[in-house]
Amino acid sequence: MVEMTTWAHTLRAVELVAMLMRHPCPIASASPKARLFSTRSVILRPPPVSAMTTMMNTEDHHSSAPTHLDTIFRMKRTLRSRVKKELKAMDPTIRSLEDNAIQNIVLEAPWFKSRKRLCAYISCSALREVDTSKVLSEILQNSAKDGYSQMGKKLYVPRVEDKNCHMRMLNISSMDDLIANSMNILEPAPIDANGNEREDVMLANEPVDLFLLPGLAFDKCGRRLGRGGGYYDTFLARYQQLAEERKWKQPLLIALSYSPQIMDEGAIPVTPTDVPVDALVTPSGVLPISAAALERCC
Ligand SMILES: Nc1nc2c(c(=O)[nH]1)N(C=O)[C@@H](CNc1ccc(C(=O)N[C@@H](CCC(=O)O)C(=O)O)cc1)CN2
Ligand SMILES: Nc1ncnc2c1ncn2[C@@H]1O[C@H](COP(=O)(O)OP(=O)(O)OP(=O)(O)O)[C@@H](O)[C@H]1O
Repeated sequence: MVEMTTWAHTLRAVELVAMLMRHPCPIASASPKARLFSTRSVILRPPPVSAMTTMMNTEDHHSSAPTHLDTIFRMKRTLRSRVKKELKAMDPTIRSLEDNAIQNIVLEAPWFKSRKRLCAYISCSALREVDTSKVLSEILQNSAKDGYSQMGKKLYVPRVEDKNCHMRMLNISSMDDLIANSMNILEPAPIDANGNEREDVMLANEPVDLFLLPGLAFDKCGRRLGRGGGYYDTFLARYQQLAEERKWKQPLLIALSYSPQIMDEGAIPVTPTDVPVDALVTPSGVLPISAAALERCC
């Protein structure tokens, strides 16, 4: 209800949404450095979530924001079903070639080899996600081989806690640590085999350097379309805030994408809470997008 928010919030959010609608990809024609700047400044400074929620539900006739947001969510749903159909129709041989190409690119990349603390998703083939099994086993071998987790890599993977966009990233040391959840995605139990609480990345004393992200579609200016749960956007916003508070370097956000998932610049509709990615790994190579990626991925 509109009384619950202030006009300042409402106006700021309306302006943001209107700007996003007027300039579907504000960073499309800018230089790479300017691109990051505009992506971050437009997308990463959302109005308070309470204001956004209020706007989405409001019946206020003076504000056109709900219509805009509804339009964006409808556009997202349409794009999700289109991409899901394309992924289902993908030739399994090509998919498998792309899985290998993408994972080999990751495994050979200096930005992957040098990273010690990573968050990655456990791919689900039924959801037609880019396979991460080779990358994960490399990370886990690397951490086990050294005997000391401080010297090898450390891996955190998602665990959905509730349907309210709440996901944690918990440390695992073996694929045996995983069990299928109600969505049939493998995830860690909160307690390990020795009865100890798994380390939650939000409570760890050291920063994560790299996130390998899933998604349904990505565009060439770093916009990411997820499955609509808001889990990753919520988690990434919280993690970026934590990194800022602790004066840690922000982690690189890298999404893995099959060819049909790559869209032209500006093709993905976004709301102010969508967190852009720094780079894409595609079957034909890495596409660095942000200034951080251009610095660290090339
Ligand atoms: N491998 C993997 N793990 C992940 C995610 C992910 O996208 N991939 N998540 C990222 O958030 C979280 C789980 N969120 C999920 C959200 C939706 C669906 C899902 O199956 N969606 C169906 C549609 C369901 C519906 O519309 O009712 C689908 O996409 O077909 C799965 C996981 C955490 N773990
Ligand atoms: N930082 C956030 N805080 C609170 N709610 C959020 C945040 N980010 C996204 N949401 C909410 O989550 C819901 C789904 O958002 P959206 O459609 O952008 O998800 P998605 O990007 O497809 O999913 P995901 O982030 O899990 O990959 C929306 O209602 C959105 O407002």
